[in-house]
Amino acid sequence: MVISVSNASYIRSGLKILSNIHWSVRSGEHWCLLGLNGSGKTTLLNLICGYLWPSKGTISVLGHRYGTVDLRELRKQIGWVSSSFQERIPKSEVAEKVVLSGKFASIGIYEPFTFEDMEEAKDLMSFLGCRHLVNRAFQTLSQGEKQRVVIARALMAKPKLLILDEPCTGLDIIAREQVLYTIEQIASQKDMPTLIYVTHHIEELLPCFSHTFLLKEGKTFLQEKTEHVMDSKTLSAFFDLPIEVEKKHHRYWITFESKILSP
Ligand SMILES: Nc1ncnc2c1ncn2[C@@H]1O[C@H](COP(=O)(O)OP(=O)(O)OP(=O)(O)O)[C@@H](O)[C@H]1O
Repeated sequence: MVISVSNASYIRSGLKILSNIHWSVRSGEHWCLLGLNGSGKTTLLNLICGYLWPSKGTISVLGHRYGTVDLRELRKQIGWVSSSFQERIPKSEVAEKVVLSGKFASIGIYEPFTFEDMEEAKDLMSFLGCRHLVNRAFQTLSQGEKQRVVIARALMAKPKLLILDEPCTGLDIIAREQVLYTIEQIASQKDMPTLIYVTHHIEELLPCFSHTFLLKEGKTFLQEKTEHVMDSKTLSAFFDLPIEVEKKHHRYWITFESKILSP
């Protein structure tokens, strides 16, 4: 079992941010975690990575139950790609070093590295379509280029679980499709990590996401195989909107009348 969340709740300031969450992610599955703003996605990820402790319930990741394991060691096997991480990368750090630093789970490189490590970083950059950026200062890259570099960085650590936290935020449609293509490529390779992809956007659900977790107001709305989640009735109930879902080019697209949302 990659993730096992059992009856987990998280309460702060008297507010139940997560309520009685059960979630099992098995090896070979890739999940999309979908929820509106404030539904509790980040809180759940923080519980899974051991940065927050549940008020109730238990969490096991990669077969280790939290409370009985050295979290710093376990976290080396979990990659978490998020926009807040990007902001911590020093302005002048070149892209290749950003990727290489993933091996040491550090920001900057303070340990000796080998020629093979550098070759591995470059190979990962080729795989993610960003090899041409090796010598560019990270802060001069476009948002789409940055995303591909930080995903390469996460893979450098050879994680068993990779969390992609809204990786397409702020990307134009072309950059978004390039990042999504990259993610589909990762999922199709052998020996790649289990993916948890977090988003607000249905159209980002790639064919590789075998399962979808709909989180609504801190509660499980539905956890199912993606093909069983993506229908008009289910998503209309989830978003509280009359939504139509259409499958095109192996992806799901939603439409609704915008006047329904007029204030
Ligand atoms: N420490 C805290 N104290 C009080 N409320 C909190 C705390 N942490 C989170 N919340 C609240 O819990 C709810 C869920 O927050 P969370 O950031 O997990 O949602 P999210 O689904 O990740 O949202 P978004 O998509 O906007 O990033 C929000 O209403 C937030 O204000």
